[in-house]
Amino acid sequence: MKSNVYVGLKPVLGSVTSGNEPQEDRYDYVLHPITNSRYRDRVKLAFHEHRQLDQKGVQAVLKVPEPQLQELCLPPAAANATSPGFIGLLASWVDLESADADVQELSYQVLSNEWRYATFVGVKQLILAPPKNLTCLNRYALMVARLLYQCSNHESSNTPVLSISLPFFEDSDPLSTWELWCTVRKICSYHPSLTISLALPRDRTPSHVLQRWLAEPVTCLLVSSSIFATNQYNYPVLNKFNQQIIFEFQKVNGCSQSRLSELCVILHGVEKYAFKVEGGEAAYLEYINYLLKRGDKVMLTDPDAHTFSEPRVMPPLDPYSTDISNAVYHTFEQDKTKYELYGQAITRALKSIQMNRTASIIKGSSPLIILVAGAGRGPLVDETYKAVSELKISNYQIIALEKSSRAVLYLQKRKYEYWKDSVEIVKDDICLWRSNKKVDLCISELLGSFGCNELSPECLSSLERYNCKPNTVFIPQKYSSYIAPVSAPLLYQSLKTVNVPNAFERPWVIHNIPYCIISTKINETWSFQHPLASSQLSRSTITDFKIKNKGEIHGLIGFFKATLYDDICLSILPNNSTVKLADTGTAGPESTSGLYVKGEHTPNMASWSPIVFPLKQPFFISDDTELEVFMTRNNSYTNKKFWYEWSASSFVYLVMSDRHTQSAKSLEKLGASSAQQISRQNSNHYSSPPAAGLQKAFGQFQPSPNILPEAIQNANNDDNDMFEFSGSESGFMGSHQSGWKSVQDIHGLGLKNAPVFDLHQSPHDSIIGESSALEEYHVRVKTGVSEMQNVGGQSYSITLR
Ligand SMILES: C[S@@+](CC[C@H](N)C(=O)[O-])C[C@H]1O[C@@H](n2cnc3c(N)ncnc32)[C@H](O)[C@@H]1O
Repeated sequence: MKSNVYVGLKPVLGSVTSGNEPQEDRYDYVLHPITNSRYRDRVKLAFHEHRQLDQKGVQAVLKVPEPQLQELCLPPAAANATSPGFIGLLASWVDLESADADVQELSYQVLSNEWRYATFVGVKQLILAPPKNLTCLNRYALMVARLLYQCSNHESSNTPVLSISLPFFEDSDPLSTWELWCTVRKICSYHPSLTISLALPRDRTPSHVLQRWLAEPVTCLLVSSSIFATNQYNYPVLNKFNQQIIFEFQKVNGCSQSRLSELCVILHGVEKYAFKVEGGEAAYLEYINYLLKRGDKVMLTDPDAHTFSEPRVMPPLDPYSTDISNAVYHTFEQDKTKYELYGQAITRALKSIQMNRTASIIKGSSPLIILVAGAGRGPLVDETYKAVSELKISNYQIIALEKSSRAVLYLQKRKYEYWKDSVEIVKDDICLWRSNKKVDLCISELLGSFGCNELSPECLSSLERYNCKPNTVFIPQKYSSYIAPVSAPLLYQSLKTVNVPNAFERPWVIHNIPYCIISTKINETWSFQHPLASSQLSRSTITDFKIKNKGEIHGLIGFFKATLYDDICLSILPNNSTVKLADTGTAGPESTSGLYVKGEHTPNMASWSPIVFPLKQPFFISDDTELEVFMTRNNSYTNKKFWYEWSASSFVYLVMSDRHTQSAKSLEKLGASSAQQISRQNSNHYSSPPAAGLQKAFGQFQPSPNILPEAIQNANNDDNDMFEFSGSESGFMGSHQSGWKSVQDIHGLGLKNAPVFDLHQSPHDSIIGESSALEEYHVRVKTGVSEMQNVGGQSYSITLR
C-alpha cells in the first residue's frame, strides 16, 4: 500500500541550478504563483486611474483587467500525464481585509481572475496568504466565502480547492492559529472546497495542537528548507518531531479532506541553503521521499495503522429491519481476532458449566443446551462446535437461531456438510422464539458500536424471560457504552450535504473519518449485564467532562467494551485513553463511582468503527470549560419504539474571594439552580480556575450582565445600592429569596411536600453546608447549551417487536 501523500516543490522562477537540480520524477507537484509582478503593476495602474476619476467626481466602475500571457507565472500548457501537476499561489499583494471598499473590490477581482485562469488550466489547489490584520478577520473571511461561493462549483471535479496557509501554532497561544481557521471556516459555512496548508514549525508542536490539526482538512504541509538540520554526513534532515508530524498526517492519509483526498508535502526555499549541504537541492527532495517511503513501510507492518479506505459515514444497523448482505457477513468473518476471543470465552464458559453440572445431582440427566442467538452464516456455531469437540462434551445440543432466511441457507449447508445432528437450526426472531428447551449457555454477537444500540439488551431480555434458567451463562456477560465530546469537521461537512432528513438528529457510524476527542476523559454512560439485574432497559445519564483547551464540538463520539467471559474482553475504546467509569449507584466494594481506568482497543479487531451522536450546530468551547452531557436510552413499551436523545451544556467556573462573600451567601440560600451552582473550596479542587485560572477564566470568558449570577452582579454594584430595597423592613423577604420562594410556593414545593419519587435524597443534600474557613467560591456559570437532539425519537428510532 502506498499512502496518498505527495511531494511538491516551489522552485525559484527561471532558476537553473548546476547539475544538482531535482529530477522531475522526485516530485508530483510544482507550486507557482499564478501571476507575476507585471500583472501587479498593471492592476496598480488601473486602480490609480480609477481613483483619479473618482476624485474628479466621474462615476466609474472598478474593473480589474484579466492577466495577459506575459503576466502569468503558470503557463497555459497542455496537460502531460507524466510531468508534475500545479498548485497555485494566489496573489499576496492584495488586501482582503481593507476597510476601503475599492481596495477590497480590487482584491476580490484579482483573486477571482486568478481563480478562473487556474481552473481553466486544471490547477487542483490554490494557496491563499493568511489574513494580515486579525482585527479585521471577519472581512477577510467574508471575502474568502464570496470567492468560494462565486468562483467555485464544488460539484465539479475541475474546481480547485482553496487552501489558507497558516503556521502550525504560535507560542503565546498554541491554539490561536487553529482558532483563526475555525472562525474563517465557520464564516464560510464549512465550504467543502476550503482547506488549510500548514507550515511545519521550527519548535516542537504541543501534542493537543497536532491532534487538533489531524482532524482538520489539511491539504499541504509547507516545509521550509530553513527548518532542516544536517546529519553527520552534512545531508539535510528534519527534527524527530517534524518527522513524526509528517508520519501522523501520512496515517490520516488524506481522509480529512472531502474534496482532494490527498496531502502534499511542499518544499520551499531549498535554493537558499542548497550550497551548504551535501547533495544540494536534490538532497531535500530525496529526504522527503525517503520519509514518505519509510512511513508507508511502517504502516504496512502496523496492523492498527489506517489502511487507505474511503472515509465513510454510515447509518447504524437497524437489526429488526435490515437483513445483512452476504458481502457484509463475509467482511464480518474476516475479523479473526474477534472469533478467536469468542472461541476462548466459549471454551472457558463450557469448562465452568461442565464442572458445575458434574458436581450437581442432575448430572448427565439432560443434554447441555447451547444457543447461538443471531448465528448469521455460522462462524460462532463453528467456534462452539470446535470447543465442545475439544472438551469432549458428548451430551449436548447446539441451537443456531437466526432471523434472516438467506443466512439460514448458509447454516443449513454447513449443517449438512459438517455439523450434522449436533446443530439444530431455527429460523425465528430472538424476541419471538419460544422453546421448551431451556438454555445453559447463550452466545450472541448483537453488539453495535455503542454496545446497546443494536438492541442486544432487548433481544437477550426476551430470551431470559422465556428460554433461560436462573443460572444460564451469557457470552457476552456484560457490555458498557462510553461517550466523549468530539471535534470532527469532516463529519459535520458530510452531514450538511447528506441526503437524509434530520441527519444531525440521528447517530452515525464513522469509518476512517478523522476526529479529535477534546475532553480529558471518555466517560462510561451505562452498562448491561446478563442475566439482567432488572427488567428496566431505559437509561439516562448526566455526565461531566473537563475540557482544558478551546475547541469546537461537532458531536459525541461513542464506543463500547464487552466482557465476553471472565477477563476476555472486546473493546473499541481508543488506545491509551483515560476512561471514567459510571456511578454504579451501589455502595461498598462493588461501587465504581469516580474510578478511572485505561482504555485500550482490542488489537487487530476491525469489526466496529465508532458511532457519533451529532450536534446540529458546532458548539464552541473556550479553555477550561466543563461540558455536561445529558443522554438517554429509551425503550418505550407504550410507543413500541427505541431511541436515544442527547444534549450538551457548557460551564465555566468563576472564582470569587471574600470580597463577594456576602452576595455569595445570599446566592447559596437559594439552593443550587442548574445554571448557578456555587461551591466553596479551600483547596484547588478544579485544576485551573484559582490563581492563574481566575485570570484565565475571566480572560476567556467576559461575563456579561445577563448571564452573571445575580449575586455577582450585586457584588459588583456594592457602591451603587441607592435604589436597592434594603429588605430590612419586617414582612418582606430578602430580595434574593423572593423569586424562587414564590415559585416554590405556587407549586407547593418545600419540606412539607417532598417529591414522591425522590427515594434517596434529603431535600437539601445538594446545598453545601455552612463552614467558617471560607477562602474562595467557585461559581458555575452556564456559557452555552445545545438543543436536545432527537426528542421522543422523532428523527431516529427503531420499532420494537
Ligand atoms: C452482527 S451479526 C453476527 C452474525 C454472526 N454471529 C457472525 O459472527 O458473523 C448479528 C446477527 O444476528 C441476527 N439477528 C439480529 N437480531 C436478531 C433477532 N431479533 N432475531 C434473530 N436474529 C437476529 C442478524 O440477522 C445477524 O445475522
